[in-house]
Amino acid sequence: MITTDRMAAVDANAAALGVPRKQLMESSGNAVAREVRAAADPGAAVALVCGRGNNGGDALVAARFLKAYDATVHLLGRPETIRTDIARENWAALERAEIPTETVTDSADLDLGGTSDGSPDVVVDAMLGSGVSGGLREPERTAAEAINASDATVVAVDVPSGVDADTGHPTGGPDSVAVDAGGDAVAVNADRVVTFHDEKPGLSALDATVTVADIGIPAAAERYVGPGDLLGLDRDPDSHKGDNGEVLVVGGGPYAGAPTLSALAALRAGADLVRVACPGSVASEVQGFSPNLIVRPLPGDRVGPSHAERIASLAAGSDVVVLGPGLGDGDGTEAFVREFLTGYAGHAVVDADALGVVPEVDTDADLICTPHQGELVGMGGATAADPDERAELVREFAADLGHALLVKGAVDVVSDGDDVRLNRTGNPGMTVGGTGDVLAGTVGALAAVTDPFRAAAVGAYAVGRAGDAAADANGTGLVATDLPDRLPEAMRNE
Ligand SMILES: NC(=O)C1=CN([C@@H]2O[C@H](COP(=O)(O)OP(=O)(O)OC[C@H]3O[C@@H](n4cnc5c(N)ncnc54)[C@H](O)[C@@H]3O)[C@@H](O)[C@H]2O)[C@@H](O)CC1
Ligand SMILES: [K+]
Repeated sequence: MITTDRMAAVDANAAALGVPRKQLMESSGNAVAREVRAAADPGAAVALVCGRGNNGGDALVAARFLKAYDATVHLLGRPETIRTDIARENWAALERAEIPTETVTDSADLDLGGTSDGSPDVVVDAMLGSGVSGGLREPERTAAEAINASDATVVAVDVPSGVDADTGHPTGGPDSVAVDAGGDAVAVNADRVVTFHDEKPGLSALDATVTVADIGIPAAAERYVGPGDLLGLDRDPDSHKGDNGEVLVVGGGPYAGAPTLSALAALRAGADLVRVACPGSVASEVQGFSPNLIVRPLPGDRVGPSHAERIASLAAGSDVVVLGPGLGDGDGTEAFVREFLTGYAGHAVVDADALGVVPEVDTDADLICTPHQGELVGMGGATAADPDERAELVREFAADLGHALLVKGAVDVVSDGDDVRLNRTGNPGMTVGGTGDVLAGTVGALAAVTDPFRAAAVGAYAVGRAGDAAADANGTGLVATDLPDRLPEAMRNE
């Protein structure tokens, strides 16, 4: 089962793996033709009704695979307005190949052709797929009514046009129906749906036969975090200060650099405001690193249980707490972490010396734990040499803990106890001190704007990518301070 957003991510990841969308479209078109063959014998009249996006493009490809049929392509709109290069290229290929095409500029004129009673044997609905937004507009709306009125077997490409693949309901929902002077929501009523790569949540509710076609998307496009996973994290242009994340880093004492690295990474990963709660003994040192940081000094030279209340009140004003960088393993550290987490019900990234408390603490918080393999074992988890086996062990341990895990390694493993994703960006130069602090801060910033699993997966990917850029510049001489400034580039979805 795959949602529309996840499908877009996987599709972009496939392209990054060297399987571009045009290649996938060739497979999709082939699968559509196979579905037509299953629905009607050679010689049957087939009307392919195509929109101007890639859903239409799939049917433009299918037309080349239907030589044994009396097939006609109906393009809804002028060819110059086809919206994607790959669909346009497939349209041009049809024209040059002299495959019958018709352009329909007024859908009231749409003539599906076919037998004497006015219906073809098969209509392929390739008007709109996963790119639909809102209720059907013209010319697709009238065309959908014409398709529904015909006696033909209707084969929908990917999803019936006007149906939301995630819910099975008409797109746009009640609001779009209300603003639409035409009245009730319109969607194509399909007999068969040929959908791509995986089942879609909304299709099982339809009264249609659903076929899932393998279009050659590699399993790695789902398994490994890729540039597609960055899609949809863009900032709302109307957002205000604080809307894009307020992060509280709690750490420092024996160290001043670690909380600073986390905080700077959180800022570069997109957080609006980052506060650092650290012992007064290191507060001015932390502040001295950057005027972008808001430092909240705590009395003394170590964070301890006496600070739990103050930190809880700072945490209440933040979206995410990053707990652990540079806290050290002094006597009071564990007691503080235990006390804080017991009373906390928000989101937190837990790293370094704070990790040991997680398995035994009773908390309502949603945690993302970022251990390396040694720390994972220290927490009671297990590891293995075989990556698949390791992934399964991490998933099971995350399920036991009830928290998300990001287990660092040459290949990082991320799980929320349900899904598992692997990350293979990064390089051996990143074993240098401080990169884990950068990762914790990055994940913290992301956890303010997306779910814990995705925050961990994207954070691992982005920090690894920043590390790869730093290694290009500095080789194995890279240092952790090379990473934060490279995060914005690493988080571009290309
Ligand atoms: N992995 C993938 O994502 C793949 C996708 N493919 C096909 O590509 C499709 C998605 O293509 P696109 O993203 O180009 O999107 P669509 O072809 O679904 O829609 C494209 C355009 O329709 C217009 N539109 C949106 N809502 C509308 C409405 N309510 N009324 C009228 N017009 C509307 C918009 O201008 C939009 O750009 C999939 O459904 C599938 O058929 C396949 O070719 C191969 C792989
Ligand atoms: K469709």
